[in-house]
This record gives sequence, C-alpha cells and structure tokens, in this order.
Amino acid sequence: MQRPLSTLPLSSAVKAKLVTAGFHFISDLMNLKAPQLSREAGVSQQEAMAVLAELEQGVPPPSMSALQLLQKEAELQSIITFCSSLDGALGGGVPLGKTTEIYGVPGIGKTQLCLQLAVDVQVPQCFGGVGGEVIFMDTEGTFVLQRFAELAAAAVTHCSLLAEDEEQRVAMETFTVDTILSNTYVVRCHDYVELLAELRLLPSILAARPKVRLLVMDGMAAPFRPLLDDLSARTRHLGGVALQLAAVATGHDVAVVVTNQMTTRLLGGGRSRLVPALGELWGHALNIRLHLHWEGSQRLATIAKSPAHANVTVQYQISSDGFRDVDQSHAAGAK
Ligand SMILES: Nc1ncnc2c1ncn2[C@@H]1O[C@H](COP(=O)(O)OP(=O)(O)OP(=O)(O)O)[C@@H](O)[C@H]1O
Repeated sequence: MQRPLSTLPLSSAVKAKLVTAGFHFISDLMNLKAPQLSREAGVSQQEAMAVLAELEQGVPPPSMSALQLLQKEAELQSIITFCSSLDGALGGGVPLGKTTEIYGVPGIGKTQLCLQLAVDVQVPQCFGGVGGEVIFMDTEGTFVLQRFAELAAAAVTHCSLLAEDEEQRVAMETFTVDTILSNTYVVRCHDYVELLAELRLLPSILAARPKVRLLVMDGMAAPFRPLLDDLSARTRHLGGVALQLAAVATGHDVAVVVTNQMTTRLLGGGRSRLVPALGELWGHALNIRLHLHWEGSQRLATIAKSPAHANVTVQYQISSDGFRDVDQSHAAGAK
C-alpha cells in the first residue's frame, strides 16, 4: 500500500505544489535530490530540503483495528442497480465506501449503468435505497439529460407502484423526477487539469453536500489521453487520482464509480487482445472491477475483481426504462 504525501506534516501550500506537479505518494519522492524536487515541484530549495527531511523521519501510518474495519463494513449499504441478478452477484449492489470500475467496449452500457446508479442512489430508504444525492463528473459529454430524466421517470413509476404503506406514500412526495434532477450535480471536466482541480475540491464539496452518496466519473481514460507520450507523469497522476478517489469513498461513505474504456494490447506474433485502458497499476488500485461485454447479442456483466465476491457473470439488458434484468420476472430492484 503506497503512503500518500498528505500524511506528511507539510504546509498546505507545499502539498498543493507537490500534487500539482504530480507527486502524490512518498514513493514518488524517494530517489529525488533537493535541487531536482525544487525544479520539478516549483518549491524553493529550502522547502524541498524540508520535504526530504520529513521523509527521512518517517511518520507512522494511521491504523484501524480489524474489528473496527469489520464494524464499518457491516454498516455500509449498497446502491441497487435495478438489475437484481447483478445486485445479487455484488452482494446487494454497488457498495458505499468502495471504488468500483466499470469497463467495456463502446456502446456496451457503461454510461447507462452510471446514469441508472445516479437515479438509484436517490431511491428512498423505505424502498431499500440509500436516499442520497450524486455528483456526476462527465469527461466526454455523456450525461444526456433527456435520457437521465427518462430513467428517473421509470424509477419513480416503479416505486410509486410498489408504495403500500404510509411511510412509502409520504416518501414518494419527495421522490419525483424534479427532485432527482435537482439532487444530481453535474460537473463537466474537459481535460486532466480540470479533473485534478475538481478532485482537489471534492472534500469541501462533499462537506457542503453531506447527502452525496455516489460519485460518478464517466470516462476516466479520456482526460489522460494527452499524456500518452509521458507515461511516468500519467502513472503519477493516475496514482494520485486513485488515492483521492479511495479517500473520498472511505472518508465520506460514498460509492465511487468510474468508467474505463478498452484498449488494444499487442501480444506479439501479430496477435492482440482488448484490455482495460489505464494500465495494471490503476486496476489494482480499485476495489471492484465490473466488465461489461457481449456474448453474441447478449449483454453480460462479469465481476472481474472483488475482494469479497466470486467472479460471477450475469446477463443484463438496457431497456427504455434503463439497466435491467433480462428476465423481467425478477424484481426490478427496489422493494
Ligand atoms: N432509450 C434507450 N432504449 C434502449 N436502449 C438504449 C437507450 N438508450 C441507450 N440505449 C443503449 O445503450 C447503448 C449505449 O450505451 P452507453 O452509452 O452506456 O455505452 P458506453 O459503454 O458508455 O459507450 P462509450 O464507451 O462509447 O461511452 C446504446 O447503444 C443502446 O444500445
């Protein structure tokens, strides 16, 4: 596990300069001398020497007992996907407090699932939801308002049909398309600089909006494409992003969901295969990876990585109402 620079007792101005220059972990600084650090991070020689002196001192990492971790895990809820077979495979849905990546080929339904989750996170608690709000970071203009409103309307209709007691009928008064739209905060990021800046603001945004339970980052690879010629900077930035997302997930009990595209990896001998973009290190940094793919004309979701669940594959479809089970005789999710 890499130690973040934020654990060092440095001034926030120096930390900000280091992060802007792409230094996020103690290991990023390990083999640097003060003049190089000063040059690369835009800090004074004195500040660079102070940073390196702190590294030598070492700081004990924060810790939590296994029992505390177990209690925290037990309290964490999940966001239902409205596809009961996927919820079952994930142990109840997309978990709060964890980072989840959805990857797959274009058109397979990554954005549709993100939009669906952005609606579902707002399902009232008395229907089995978490009654939260959502921040949707959109890097490629994929947040299509009309489609989102369509999914919201379908979810509202679904829940209103299920409402059977007074508590649920009262909850429906504030679970409307309008409230879903007004509890969805859309942030458009055009490049990695904007994205990194937004991420740095996230802790204060989340402090101001304590009901946010889902952070979606749709299109993780796109902003970093310009850095393909500078792989070490890209790796450093991605490492920092993964760390910030993990901190948001655990520190604010938020489900962090990112989407990733596929890229071609050459295997030699003229052979190639499709793999998730952004590399192995990125993949290791996330808690759960969900692979959406085709089998003939059938859409499948496979849990490619999870610390707690088997690598199960389930079928799903995208209907006009949204992300759903193939067998509609299954419950659609909310209870
Ligand atoms: N109203 C709808 N009714 C049924 N299916 C729809 C509807 N809207 C979108 N879809 C399906 O969703 C697909 C698009 O999915 P989505 O945009 O989530 O793909 P993606 O995996 O995010 O792709 P990319 O990597 O290109 O962004 C469409 O090709 C279509 O099959």
